[in-house]
Amino acid sequence: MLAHPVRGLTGSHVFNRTAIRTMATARRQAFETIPSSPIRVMRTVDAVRRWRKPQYLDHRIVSLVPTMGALHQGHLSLIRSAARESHHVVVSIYVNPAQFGIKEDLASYPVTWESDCKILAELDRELADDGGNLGRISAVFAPTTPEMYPSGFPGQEVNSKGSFVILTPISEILEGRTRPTFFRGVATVCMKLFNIVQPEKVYFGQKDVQQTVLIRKMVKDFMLPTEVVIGPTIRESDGLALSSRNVYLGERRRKVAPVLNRALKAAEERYLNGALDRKQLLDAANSVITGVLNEQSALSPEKRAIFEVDYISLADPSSMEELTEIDPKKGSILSGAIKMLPVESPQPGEDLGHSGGPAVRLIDNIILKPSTET
Ligand SMILES: Nc1ncnc2c1ncn2[C@@H]1O[C@H](COP(=O)(O)OP(=O)(O)OP(=O)(O)O)[C@@H](O)[C@H]1O
Ligand SMILES: CC(C)(CO)[C@@H](O)C(=O)[O-]
Ligand code: BAL
Repeated sequence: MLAHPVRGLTGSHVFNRTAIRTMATARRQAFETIPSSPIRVMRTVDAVRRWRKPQYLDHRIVSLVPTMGALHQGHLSLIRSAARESHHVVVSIYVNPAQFGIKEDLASYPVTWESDCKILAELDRELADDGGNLGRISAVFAPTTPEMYPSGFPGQEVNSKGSFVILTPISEILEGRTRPTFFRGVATVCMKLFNIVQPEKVYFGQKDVQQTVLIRKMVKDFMLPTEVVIGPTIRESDGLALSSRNVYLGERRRKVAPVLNRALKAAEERYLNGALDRKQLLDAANSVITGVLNEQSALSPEKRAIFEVDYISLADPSSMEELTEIDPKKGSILSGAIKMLPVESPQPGEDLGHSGGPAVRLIDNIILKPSTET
């Protein structure tokens, strides 16, 4: 819905109240909104700046929830938290090409603008009805790539030249080892989003735990005036972490996908029973993985779903560097990544998932909290 401002009225001699009211209404409506909602859609840096300025003057708390769209309950839980604690929630929807490697799934990444808008409009009504919120969803920022990269898009290659925000060594380990441009892309786009929206608070999900450590570090090291809030991982009933990429899985691989969460939970159980040693904890996780892989391998090609393990990690909570033993005063981050391979021998009519079911990278983690006795 795009309402245009009324032009030419100022030339009229009959400048009565109705005309003034019409002009005021037109000015108020001179922006795009999500249908059946008051949520503004802002597509340019300039539009955000114009909207943002009066919020400073009114001492309103503005928060930002950065997303790549294809919204699910994980995103909605972050938006709900933001609305409880701020007067205005801005949700950004932007599939940032710079964080995708050249061989990654940028071309097939789910883009679901219409349903995202419906989901946001519905959530906004829920937020309005709930007296416990400070604010609602005020705006969606949905820029284009030329808007976000005003000097031209630098490219997705590892050796691309351009203006980047790079944090090392955090960007080089774990996810960064397999996705060498990923955290450069994330830090760069988040710095841009923070500079555009100037949020008092930013909300990120624990599902992408290394991303949360990176963002906290960026905010600290570049003295950004924003508070980083991390929301819990929202899961399906069988433990699979919600992720926009789950749509790629299809039925056969979806059944096997909770293996990563089960493996991490087995290691967590050992920690909760007092184990601190890396080998003891990771053995528990690896034995779940080996068990499921053996089960799947024993099935015929038209029934099985095979995956590869990228890493299972036990890392320091602030640097994400690997630990040999957990310091119970600090705790640890237990995380993992697996690659679900495309199914073998697809069956006629089989649900293979979005885009024909390409390989899907799944990540998950559990925070091993410091023990309170020490
Ligand atoms: N299951 C979840 N629970 C809580 N937060 C989540 C969950 N999934 C994603 N988020 C958070 O939502 C924000 C936007 O993430 P994004 O749009 O990439 O969705 P995603 O589901 O992580 O997609 P992808 O499949 O690409 O990883 C990030 O801060 C991310 O950590
Ligand atoms: C933070 C983010 C929106 C940056 O593009 C993305 O990495 C994501 O969705 O987690
Ligand atoms: N949620 C992380 C975004 C990505 O994998 O590109």
